[in-house]
Amino acid sequence: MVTRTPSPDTRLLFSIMAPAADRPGFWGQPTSTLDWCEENYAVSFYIAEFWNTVSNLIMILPPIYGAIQTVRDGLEIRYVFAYLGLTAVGIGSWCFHMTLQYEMQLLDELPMIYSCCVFVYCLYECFKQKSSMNYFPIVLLLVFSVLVTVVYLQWKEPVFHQVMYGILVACLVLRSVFIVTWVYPWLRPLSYTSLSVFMMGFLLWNIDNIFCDTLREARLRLPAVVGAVTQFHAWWHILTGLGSYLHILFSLYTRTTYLKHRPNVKFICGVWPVIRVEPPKKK
Ligand SMILES: CCCCCCCC/C=C\CCCCCCCC(=O)N[C@@H](CO)[C@H](O)/C=C/CCCCCCCCCCCCC
Ligand SMILES: [Ca+2]
Ligand SMILES: [Zn+2]
Repeated sequence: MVTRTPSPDTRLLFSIMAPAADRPGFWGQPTSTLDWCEENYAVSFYIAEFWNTVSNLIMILPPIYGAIQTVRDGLEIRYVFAYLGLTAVGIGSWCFHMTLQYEMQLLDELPMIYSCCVFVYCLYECFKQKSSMNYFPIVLLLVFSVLVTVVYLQWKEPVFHQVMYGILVACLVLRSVFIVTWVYPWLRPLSYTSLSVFMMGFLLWNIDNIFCDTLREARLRLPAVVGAVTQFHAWWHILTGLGSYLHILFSLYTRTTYLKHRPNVKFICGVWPVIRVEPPKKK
C-alpha cells in the first residue's frame, strides 16, 4: 500500500516514484490517498486494479439476495439496511479500485463506517421489543458517523479512517462474545466462524501492505495464475465480505431467536449459507 496526499505536487512526485509494474490507464493519474499493492492497469486498460475490483462481487450479490429474503420473510427493516449497507460498500469499493480516484475512495471508505454503525445498532438492540426504535443509540451512531465524515473530509489521513473502523469492529466483537458466552452459547460456531474469517482477511490485508515489494518481485517471475492468487487485498475483500455476511446471519439469528421466529441456517446449492425463518408458533 502506498499512501499519498492528493495535491498536484505530490501527484507529480508519485508519478516519478511509481513502481515500474504500474501502467497508465483509462481513468488517468490516480488521485486517491491510497494505492494498493496490485499493479495498476496490468490486466485491463479500463480497470486500474482488476483483481481488487472483481473480488467485490462477493460483497455485492449475496447481500442483495439476503435483503430480498428479509423483506419476503417480513423481518425488521434494520436487517435490510444491514444487507444493503454491505452491498453499498462493495459497489463503492468496486468504483474505487476500478478508477483509483479520490472521490471513489470516499465512496468505499465512508460506507464502511455507516454500514458498520447499522451492524452495531442491530447487535446492541437485539434483545428489545419487536419493531421498537431506540433513539439514543441511533443519535449516538449518527453523530459518530457525521463526525468521522467531517474530520476525514478535512484530514485526509487513511489511518484515521482505519482506527475509527477498527473501533466499530471491536464493539461488534465484544458484543458477539457477550451474546455467545452468556445468552445463546449454541451460536458460538456461527459467531466464531464469522470472526475468524474476518480476522484472516485482516491478516492478509497486512501481509499485502507489509510485503508488497516482495510480492511484486515474485509476480514478475511466476506464472500469471500465481499473480492472481497472490493479490491479498482481493482476498481481504473476499474474506471480510464473507465474514461481514456471516456476521449479519449471526445478528439476524440472535434477533429472530429472541423474537421466537425459529430461524434455521440453510445452504443454497449446498454451499452458500442463508437464514430461513418460520413464524412464531401460535399458543
Ligand atoms: C464479529 C465479526 C466482525 C464483523 C465485522 C463486520 C463489519 C462490517 C462492516 C462493513 C463491511 C466492510 C467490509 C470490508 C470492505 C473493505 C473495502 C476496502 O478494502 N476498503 C479499503 C479501500 O479499498 C479501505 O481503505 C480499507 C480499510 C481497512 C481498514 C482495516 C481496519 C481493520 C480493523 C480490524 C480491527 C479488528 C479489531 C478487533 C478487536 C478485537
Ligand atoms: Ca495499485
Ligand atoms: Zn479494497
